[in-house]
Amino acid sequence: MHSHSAAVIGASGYSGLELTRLLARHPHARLTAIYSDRWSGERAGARLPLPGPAASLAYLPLAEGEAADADVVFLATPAEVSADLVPRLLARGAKLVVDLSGAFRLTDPAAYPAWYGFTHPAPELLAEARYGCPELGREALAGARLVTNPGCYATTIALALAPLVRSGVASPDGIAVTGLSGVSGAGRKSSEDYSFVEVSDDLRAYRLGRHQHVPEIEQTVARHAGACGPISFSPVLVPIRRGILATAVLRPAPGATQADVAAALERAYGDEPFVSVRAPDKVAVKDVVHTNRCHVGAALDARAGALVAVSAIDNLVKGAAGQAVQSMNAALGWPETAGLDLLGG
Ligand SMILES: NC(=O)C1=CN([C@@H]2O[C@H](COP(=O)(O)OP(=O)(O)OC[C@H]3O[C@@H](n4cnc5c(N)ncnc54)[C@H](OP(=O)(O)O)[C@@H]3O)[C@@H](O)[C@H]2O)C=CC1
Ligand SMILES: CC(=O)N[C@@H](CCC(=O)OP(=O)(O)O)C(=O)O
Repeated sequence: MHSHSAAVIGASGYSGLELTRLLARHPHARLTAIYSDRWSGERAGARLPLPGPAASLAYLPLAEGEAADADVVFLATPAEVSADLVPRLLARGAKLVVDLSGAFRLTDPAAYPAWYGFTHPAPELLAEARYGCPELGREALAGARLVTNPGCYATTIALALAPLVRSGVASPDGIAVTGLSGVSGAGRKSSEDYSFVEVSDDLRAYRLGRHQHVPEIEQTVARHAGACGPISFSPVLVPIRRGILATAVLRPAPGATQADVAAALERAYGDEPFVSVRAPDKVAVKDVVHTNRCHVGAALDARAGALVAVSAIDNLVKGAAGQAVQSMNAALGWPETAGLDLLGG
């Protein structure tokens, strides 16, 4: 297993910081370049506690070379920026590009104006991009040149829904989901709406029915389970720093039992290093935060004729940087846990 050089673009963002932390300690990847305009010239060690060689790396302005000579390039940048950079990095011969934004997640280019607000500049790459959720399709990742890392809500929700629909214990139609997210999910936004005074001691729903992860969740569940009807999704901002907890309400199949539900989840995740099945009232953000883990559980509510699934992740680890490293490992043939097993959980 020889070592590959790795670069992070968008290294000053919340996901970029997590990537820097993880790659600096990765056993097979060597972090060789970190890009940030706002921290240009500063040493990484002055921002983060890092081991020797990574601590002395200086942040580079994005204009300087765009990580052209790194084997693996991670993009933790806004979607429009990634959509523009990815084709250039691939054309320059990067061995693997892992994009953490939504720029390459949807296979249909026509969906971009409606859900992301821009016309896709590289629609030909959407078919090539491999969706980086190993638990829902690691085969597709081996040898990938472009990995599109899933959204944080999409990871949390698709990991709960996919095995329940695929096994037939729940219908692919009539699914409704509420997702509660910590504020780091919004990135380093300077907008007043995310200031301490605005978010603390408050709970608020946003982008009801028009969140950009809706088509991604539908596409992922349909790809894995064979079908998925329109999902109603209600995101809610909660005043914690990191973590997502989602509750999904599904229609159970006639005659489905709690044992069938438990068996569907166990079959899907019994051998997974990062996904664990729990009783739904034992799924909690505090057990997954700062880890690459997802905890998932589901219970039949026979009185209401509903199947309720609960799942939780850390939005910056399994929802972003950790999953990106896991997918790099899968793409390059390294053990999926490499560089992630130092995290607790
Ligand atoms: N936060 C989360 O929980 C998750 C985020 N994502 C996605 O990952 C990507 C990074 O997210 P996050 O870490 O939250 O982002 P942040 O807002 O915290 O940081 C954005 C980063 O992108 C860089 N950047 C480069 N070009 C631009 C530009 N034109 N405008 C703004 N920033 C630019 C910034 O660097 P600098 O200004 O220093 O050059 C900064 O490092 C996004 O696409 C996001 O949607 C995905 C899953 C979860
Ligand atoms: C709390 C909060 O604002 N969360 C973000 C999380 C999604 C995200 O990071 O967006 P991408 O699809 O670009 O990855 C949001 O709802 O947009």
